[in-house]
Amino acid sequence: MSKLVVVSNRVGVPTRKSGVAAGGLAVALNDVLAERGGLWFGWSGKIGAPQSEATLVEHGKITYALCDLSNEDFGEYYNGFANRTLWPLLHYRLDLTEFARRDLAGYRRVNSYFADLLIKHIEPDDVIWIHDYHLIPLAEALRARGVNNRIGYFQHIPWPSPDIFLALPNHIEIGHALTACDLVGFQTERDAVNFGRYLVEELGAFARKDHVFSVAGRELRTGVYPVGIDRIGFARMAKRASRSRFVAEVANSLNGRPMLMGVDRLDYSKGLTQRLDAFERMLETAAEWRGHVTFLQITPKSRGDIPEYAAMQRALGETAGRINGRYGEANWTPIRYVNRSHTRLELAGLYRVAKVGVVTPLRDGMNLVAKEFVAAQDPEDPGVLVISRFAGAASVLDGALVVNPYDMDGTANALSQALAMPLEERRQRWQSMWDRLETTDIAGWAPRFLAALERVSHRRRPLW
Ligand SMILES: O=P(O)(O)OC[C@H]1O[C@H](O[C@H]2O[C@H](CO)[C@@H](O)[C@H](O)[C@H]2O)[C@H](O)[C@@H](O)[C@@H]1O
Ligand SMILES: O=c1ccn([C@@H]2O[C@H](COP(=O)(O)OP(=O)(O)O)[C@@H](O)[C@H]2O)c(=O)[nH]1
Repeated sequence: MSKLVVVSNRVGVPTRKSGVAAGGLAVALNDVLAERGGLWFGWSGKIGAPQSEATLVEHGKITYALCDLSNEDFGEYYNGFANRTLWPLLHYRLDLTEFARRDLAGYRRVNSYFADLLIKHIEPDDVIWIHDYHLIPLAEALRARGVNNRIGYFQHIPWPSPDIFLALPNHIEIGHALTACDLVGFQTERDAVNFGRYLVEELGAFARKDHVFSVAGRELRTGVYPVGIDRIGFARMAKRASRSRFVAEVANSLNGRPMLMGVDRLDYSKGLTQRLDAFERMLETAAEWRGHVTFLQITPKSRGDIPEYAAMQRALGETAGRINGRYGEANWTPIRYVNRSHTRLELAGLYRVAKVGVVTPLRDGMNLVAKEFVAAQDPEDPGVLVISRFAGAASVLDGALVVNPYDMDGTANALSQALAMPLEERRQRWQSMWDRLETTDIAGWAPRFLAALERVSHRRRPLW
């Protein structure tokens, strides 16, 4: 019988203490695989000697197949080409994009290593679903080893316009590698259109119809599959969590002040310093909120070995300190800046206590926190979501206040408007977002992608 083989760099093996690791990809894939079962292959998260066999761990219906990375691989593949070249480039940050041939070689080496280990677990009818920018060359590496299974790839982060992508010195090598897939999925129509333009303009693909291309003698399909959450499950979790001691203590500590809340990995793509600057601007211009509002920013550390991330951590700490120093009083601190991760259960309860959810990335593939915030609200007295127009989730969450995170005054005004919004308007906006969440529920995400992959005609898939 055919099985689903999911491959991603980050694998969300649940731990007893904190559940699944912070990060939307692990959260989303765990929801998918917990339901239908299958093999989940990827990095163990550990540094160790290269393995000749993946380590297998069984958990519920999922078999995790994990492998360690050597120090060199971790440096060149994960910290290097994936997170210092592709991550900033694909998030439109040419100013932060570093390119080193050595990192590219490490990136290709790890993809070949994954292919060598993975191939031992693949049977002829299996469907292979590769996730994210760490593994762009993997389908090509599998084809080179004779794998003729259906292969899909999903890009969790944005795909920029060709103008940006062309800045990558070896863009053809990377872009072309995806043509070894049968289906390439994106979070938004904009990402899919950008990739389609690249195929046609740079790889000489022929667009046979919308989202169907002939390229390198094969058929390649693209599609839009926005990642969602289990809205009913999350809403239940939030209701339950709001009765927990932890959440009650946080709520009591607010002394009746409304809470604004942000939850983001510590990443420059999340627009965190700009967000705190906008909050400061609100305190400056809407003086009635001084002393009467609390901003909780939960920001677990992420990719801490990369210099840009360490710099970001310093900058954010300084910004929070400056604002607290400027506006804080003996009995009131404007910003509570927390640098460690929380379980999704804790977050769910906190979202429900918050009056305003603040999700203002400079660029984000989707952003599951925005969706979780909406699902966690009390329908009778819901909070307001303020979202960046540059988050994929903004295209779904139509009841949010949409801001340009580069516009400090505009964002400050939106925060103030959200805090003051009358109940009836809050209910209407929330209802509309809750309804929209259904259309992208996580339960439908994988079936939609996999059904499209299934429809790829065998006749049009010549042997690689
Ligand atoms: O694995 P890390 O380096 O610790 O980073 C965590 C994950 O960050 C990114 O998540 C993205 O996927 C989310 C779900 O589709 C999406 O909502 C979000 O906008 C993306 O940024 C990254 O894409 C993952 O590969 C990482 O595991
Ligand atoms: O301390 C934390 C912070 C975040 N998350 C989860 O990590 C995911 C973050 O996904 P998102 O798409 O918002 O951003 P990413 O980190 O993937 O870029 C969400 O499900 C959060 O609930 C978590 O479990 N604990």
